Amino acid sequence: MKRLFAKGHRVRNRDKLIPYWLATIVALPFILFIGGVAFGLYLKLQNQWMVFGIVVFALVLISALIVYRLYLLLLSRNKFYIHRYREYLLWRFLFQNGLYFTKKSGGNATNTTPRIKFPKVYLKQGKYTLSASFQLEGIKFQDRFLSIGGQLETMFSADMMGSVDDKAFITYNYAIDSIRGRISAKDVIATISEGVKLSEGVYWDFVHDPHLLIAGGTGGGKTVFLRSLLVGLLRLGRVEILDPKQADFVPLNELKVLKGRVTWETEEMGQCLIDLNHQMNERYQLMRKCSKERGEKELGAFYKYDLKPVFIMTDELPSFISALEDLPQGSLVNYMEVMSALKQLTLKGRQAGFYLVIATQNVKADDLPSTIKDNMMLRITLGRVSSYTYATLFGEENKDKKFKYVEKIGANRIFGRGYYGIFGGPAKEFFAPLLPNPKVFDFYTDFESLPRIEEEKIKNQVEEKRFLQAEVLEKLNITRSTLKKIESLLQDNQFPLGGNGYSKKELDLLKRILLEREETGDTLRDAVSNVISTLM
Ligand SMILES: Nc1ncnc2c1ncn2[C@@H]1O[C@H](COP(=O)(O)OP(=O)(O)OP(=O)(O)O)[C@@H](O)[C@H]1O
Repeated sequence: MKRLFAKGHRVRNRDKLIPYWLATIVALPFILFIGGVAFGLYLKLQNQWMVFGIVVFALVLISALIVYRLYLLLLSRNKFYIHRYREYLLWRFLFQNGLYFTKKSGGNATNTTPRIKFPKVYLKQGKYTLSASFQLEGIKFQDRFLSIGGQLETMFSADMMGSVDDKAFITYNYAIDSIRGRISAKDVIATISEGVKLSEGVYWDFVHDPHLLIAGGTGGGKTVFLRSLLVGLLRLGRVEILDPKQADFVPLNELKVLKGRVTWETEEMGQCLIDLNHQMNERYQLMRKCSKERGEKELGAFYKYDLKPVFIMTDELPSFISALEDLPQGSLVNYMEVMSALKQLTLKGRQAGFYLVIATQNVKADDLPSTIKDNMMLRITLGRVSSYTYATLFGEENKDKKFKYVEKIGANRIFGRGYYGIFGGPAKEFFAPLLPNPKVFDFYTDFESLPRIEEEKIKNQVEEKRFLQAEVLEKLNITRSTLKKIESLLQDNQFPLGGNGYSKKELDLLKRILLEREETGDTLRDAVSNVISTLM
């Protein structure tokens, strides 16, 4: 039985009657009521036709108004009515576009009206999805059916998710009623296995689709969305926030869970990215070491090693990048090294569990380097954005899609509406988690109670690389006897080197001593004591 209806409702010519019988269902109780009242009045008001007529007319008028309002309400709210009305829409679409066959009625010579017969077209409707299947098999409408998907998308106000061509039929799949799947910001949860829940059935599966790019016009709801993400992210991993606007996120630095993890000065933000890149590389070292110890061939992802994900959230990234370009010479960080760290995090972050969440206003041509843009797998727009932004975020795949800005639904202003799509996939309508009533929930209070997720102490766990003596001699371009002399001078100054090779720190110390000697022209002994004195 299930197989029989696998494709859903078949469109037939009798579907033209759907609006009539839907309206009749609504009107029926009123018709019966008016009939009953009229009959009662008729018995009571014998021969007073005038009064009888006025009362019945008034009743009919009021009932008609109620029926009409009720009918519209059911069409927008009731599942049965909505589904049947869509079936009618599909019938009307096929009919008005001449996508049907006509057959002469046989027998009666006086009846010349041709009979209408529709090709095999089916409509299947689920809670959040809808699919329409069209017969191909060489029928005369085949070519039109192969390109009908976009028109149906507009007709159903749905988002096309793709089509399946199984030779006999082409089936277009759509996402519908995304607003019904909207969740409250307080219900945003994040897990490694599913990702961050953004709406019913919509997840940011960061392990498989790393990095999130959000674009939104002013007042589009970016800040509210970023804070909603924090509800889930702060419970799952470590979050670092860069706030170049120095506005919405700065106060969060006071919270235990984010203390020292919110930066807003350009140099600090740059240093934060450089440090994070460093931490990511250290994490890779740790993972490699553990994997080797376990005798595994595949490195696998961070969660195999009980490591927590790290989310790097940046509001208004382009404004941070342009501030970096303007940094004066001699600043703590420079543009090149910060951008290189950012690119590394984007390219290598997935496996180590470092994920970027980048928010920006409209995307402009040279706003974001393409290495970064092309590796942000989930893209979301919120509110009103330019057509260039849609094209950049959702690409060729969605070039025929009619993106629209919706300001109101009914009488209600809509906030946080936009589109989401995995890079290279179809874009779908999206409703960001709804801001809860501040009397019931506020972000700051929620975050206040959260425990802090500490950085793993990688430094102690990873075996530090040690350089062999030959490597040191080559790197510093000195003789063995000079090296021995420096070592013994260091020993005299209570600064013995570790033995068993040389650490990176020790190598740097040796470099500084040689540099000091070169710059001051002092003896090696003086150079050693000068450098040591700066370390005390
Ligand atoms: N998801 C939402 N649910 C309910 N209201 C929202 C939502 N998103 C935004 N709003 C409303 O819209 C207002 C503006 O949102 P928000 O501050 O997030 O915009 P924005 O994109 O960050 O703007 P800007 O770029 O100018 O800072 C909020 O104060 C809130 O009233």
